Amino acid sequence: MESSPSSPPSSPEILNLDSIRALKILGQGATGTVFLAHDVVSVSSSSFAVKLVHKSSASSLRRARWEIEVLRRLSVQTNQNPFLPRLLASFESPEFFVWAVPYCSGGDLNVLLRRQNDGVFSSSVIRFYVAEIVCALEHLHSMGIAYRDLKPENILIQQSGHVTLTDFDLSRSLKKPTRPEFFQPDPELCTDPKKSRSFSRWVSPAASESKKTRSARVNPITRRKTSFSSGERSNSFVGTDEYVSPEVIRGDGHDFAVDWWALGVLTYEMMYGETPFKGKSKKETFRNVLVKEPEFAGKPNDLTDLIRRLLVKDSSRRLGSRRGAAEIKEHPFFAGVRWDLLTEVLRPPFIPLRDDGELTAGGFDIREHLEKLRMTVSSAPPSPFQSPSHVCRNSDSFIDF
Ligand SMILES: Nc1ncnc2c1ncn2[C@@H]1O[C@H](COP(=O)(O)OP(=O)(O)OP(=O)(O)O)[C@@H](O)[C@H]1O
Repeated sequence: MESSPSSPPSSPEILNLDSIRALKILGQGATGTVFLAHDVVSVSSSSFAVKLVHKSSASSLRRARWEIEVLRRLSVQTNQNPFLPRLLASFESPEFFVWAVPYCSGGDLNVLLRRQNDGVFSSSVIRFYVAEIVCALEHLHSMGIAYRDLKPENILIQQSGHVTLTDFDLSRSLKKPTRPEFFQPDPELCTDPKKSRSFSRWVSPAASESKKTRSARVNPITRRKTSFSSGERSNSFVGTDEYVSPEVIRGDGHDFAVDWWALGVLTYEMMYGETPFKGKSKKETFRNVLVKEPEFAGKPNDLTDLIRRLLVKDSSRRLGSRRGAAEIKEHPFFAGVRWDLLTEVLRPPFIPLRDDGELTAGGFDIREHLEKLRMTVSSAPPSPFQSPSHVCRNSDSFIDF
């Protein structure tokens, strides 16, 4: 079930827990546990990843439902993308959401980065990964979804060496960009002075008004704020401290440009091995995000220029804020990249050595694991989030998340 551009499309099925055995735990996030699993009935099937989320709180219920919904949309044959996962199957019990996605045997980009000698990637490796991530974000944005949790831990490496974004529970549906300037060439990257002059006409003052989001490096946090009138900007506060954008911290609303900010932080981290605004405390990190300019060691070059343009604090002036991914693709750092042939032409810099997906012997019963979890939860003191009425209220407001 390895995700690859050539994988045959399949519509999501009901996950049959009776025929599944979990081989190991792949990861544990704030809301769920991810297992490597295989189907013991289907001899032809290889391994896949199964995510299990307990419906212990209204927020985990809402987020799991939304993640499954995003995966479902990404599974529609005409909507599949080589750098985004698809839903293989799902199952819902009164206590759990369980769903299966293709297994990525190469681990995540954070682990890969830390494994490098200097903890950094070369420019060509950065170009490879950033190009694929830009395509994934472009696809999500074209579906009207802001990802809002870009960080190395959420970028998985497929067996083929290509990337897959994971973890969509903090993503949000926003209105698709409709501003005319989204379809114009970027005058700042253009040498024609006439075109550069005409640029000022396209920047609407309204575009500089922001609203907001955030997260913690390992445990993303969400804080729902007051309502927002249109889907074009979101007021929720989600993300990861070091990756959170200034407009999210300010709480004055955010749009798709939060993902381009996070791309700037990610690219910086791949280049220098650390994020640009990290402080000794959350408060200091946020202050740095708001006021500090990123520091670039060494001579300026196309890569530092790309990062600098992505890390513009005013979201309306940030690269990608006017014409989306097209602006980023046109940057000189990507000169010569064949965007339409990424999976065919560019050779991945790292190919996972061994495909754990081939290991299909043994394993443990996922139902037994669920039962153990259920017992643990039911023996725990009652949670204030577990009342049915609370769950109901929050599911009603799910669309507003
Ligand atoms: N398809 C997959 N293939 C391999 N490993 C995976 C896959 N999906 C998730 N993982 C592993 O499980 C970890 C947790 O997954 P995920 O981020 O989806 O869970 P989460 O509970 O939503 O996490 P978070 O706290 O970041 O929201 C990932 O960091 C990764 O290591």
